[in-house]
Amino acid sequence: LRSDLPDKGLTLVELIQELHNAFDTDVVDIDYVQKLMSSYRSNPQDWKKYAKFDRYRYTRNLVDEGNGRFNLMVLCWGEGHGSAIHDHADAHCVMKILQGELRETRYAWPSTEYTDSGPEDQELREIEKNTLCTNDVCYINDSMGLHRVENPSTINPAISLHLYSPPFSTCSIFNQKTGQRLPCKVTFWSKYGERRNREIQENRCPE
Ligand SMILES: O=C(O)CCSS
Ligand SMILES: [Fe+2]
Repeated sequence: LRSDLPDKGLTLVELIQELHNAFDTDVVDIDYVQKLMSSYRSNPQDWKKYAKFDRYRYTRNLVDEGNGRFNLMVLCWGEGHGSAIHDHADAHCVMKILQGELRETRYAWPSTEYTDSGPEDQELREIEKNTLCTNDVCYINDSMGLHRVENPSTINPAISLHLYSPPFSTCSIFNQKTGQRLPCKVTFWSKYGERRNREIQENRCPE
């Protein structure tokens, strides 16, 4: 970390500024980005304006577009909400828990590429399960495998901060039983803390 960072820790606004600085180079040091995300201590005063929940599925709320170099977003997971098994579209993914806990299950890529189910179906192999607690940071990219992220709690919501670089609007989701891969357009429930009516009809990915 830069030696002159305030030792009282960063606010979210300061974290975003430091992330912009870290990405203002030809090649990003993703280890340093993870250190920055770890150095931020979650403070609801910083992010509550982005924390919008949907009753039926987790929401993606854009915080910053990182000069086109990264997307930073707050994800809000109601009780029992979870993502599909997905890849990260050849991007870096750094995820930090802001509130509650999330469970991450990592899978190996299907050994063969199927886009439609058929006799070659093959169940995805689970690699590991991780429980992430408030302020924990985890990193994944496609070379490490696929994962599903879910809020295991039946009584507590969970909130996480995600950085993707490069930004992407489509990733792949996978059927756990068959290994079948489908494209999935990812959308935002809100942007910069605002939600406009036209976005309410936004189409969603299949679970
Ligand atoms: O961006 C998404 O919707 C997947 C959250 S787990 S990295
Ligand atoms: Fe992910």
